[in-house]
Amino acid sequence: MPADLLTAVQSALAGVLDPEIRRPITELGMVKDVTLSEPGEGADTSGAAGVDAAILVALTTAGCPLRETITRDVTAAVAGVPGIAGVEVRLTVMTDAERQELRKQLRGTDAEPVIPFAQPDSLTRVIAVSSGKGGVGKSTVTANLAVAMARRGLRVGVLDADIYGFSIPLMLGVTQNPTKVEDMILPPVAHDVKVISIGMFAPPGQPVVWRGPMLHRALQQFLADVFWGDLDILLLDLPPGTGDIAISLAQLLPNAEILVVTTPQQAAADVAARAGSMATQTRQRVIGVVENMSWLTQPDGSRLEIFGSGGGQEVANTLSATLGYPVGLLGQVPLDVAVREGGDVGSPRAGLDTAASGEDLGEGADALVAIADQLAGQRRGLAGRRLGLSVV
Ligand SMILES: Nc1ncnc2c1ncn2[C@@H]1O[C@H](COP(=O)(O)OP(=O)(O)OP(=O)(O)O)[C@@H](O)[C@H]1O
Repeated sequence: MPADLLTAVQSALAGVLDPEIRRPITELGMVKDVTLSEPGEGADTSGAAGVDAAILVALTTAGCPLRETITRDVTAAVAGVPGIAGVEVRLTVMTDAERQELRKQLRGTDAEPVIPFAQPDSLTRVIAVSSGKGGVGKSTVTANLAVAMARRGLRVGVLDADIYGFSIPLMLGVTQNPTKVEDMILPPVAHDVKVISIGMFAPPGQPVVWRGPMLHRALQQFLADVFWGDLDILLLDLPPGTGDIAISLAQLLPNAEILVVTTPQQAAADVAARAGSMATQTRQRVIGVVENMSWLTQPDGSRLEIFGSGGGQEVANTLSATLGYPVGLLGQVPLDVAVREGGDVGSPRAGLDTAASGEDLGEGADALVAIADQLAGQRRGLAGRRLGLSVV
């Protein structure tokens, strides 16, 4: 068997990424065996002239939800190698020792997991999306910002910590549960965004009735035990208000920045400003305000301000005065049926490939993409970060 054909097959396999870990399956020790057989020697699955390849792949767990994706990707990669006629992929499962080795490789250490984003040298920007009250579109904003940033090429993760309404998996179209490798949780990926939700760990159809310490522990686990890999941005969808999760977050990630979502309505603006001003106590930085549901454009082009007007600017002004630094209104997102539909079908509108679909984003998603662009272009705040200064 020509050695260069084997090399070509191996380098094709090196181009296949594990869908969850996002690293080549060859690096992760998942390719257990590659056998090439002369035509007529092995099972010729194609009938074409050439060599057949049999690949043995070890999955991280027996119930790996992505076995079909891996099989398809391996088959496609190897079938593309010139000289290969048929591809057979066989699956096995990693041994305990192999899984431990993988965990060690990914964590880089045997030590107890720490929160990577809380380390002084972390390059990940953590943005917690907060609102005063429910239903103002906080999850919609989070999901759309995440996919818009991922489309810009950023490595993005979303942690859905909204215990009262964990809607992020639905909005991002995540149906599978996370895979576990030892005590490490591999987040599902959708629209190039890594997603973990408290809802993935709650009994189906039932509310999460955890108290403060349990919530704190859950948040800590999601931050430390989930293999997020290298992220540019981690977005957190917080429950509305100023509850236990917001306090835990401040303790676990003092360097997280806060993005406040409100509607234009006076009552919503008041509570949103209260939620944002909690940052004075937690010493986190508020990076801006998003006003959602600002208006509905009528068929004649006029704007119907269903929820009133001015709330977003008012929250920005109040927070600037309370916190003592400028907090800007980053954008106003109108009501838009396409935004609601995108969330309902698990495809946030801001992630739409307009070139491929030939459609416009629409004014709601346009506004969300513009906000994502601003955030992605912002320099990270220094609140809660150690500065490399020393007294001389
Ligand atoms: N700009 C918008 N245009 C149209 N529909 C929107 C818009 N923003 C949000 N919605 C819709 O409003 C509803 C509430 O939004 P969402 O679930 O994002 O709110 P939330 O603040 O996260 O609520 P909760 O805190 O209760 O989870 C959803 O059905 C969503 O699709």
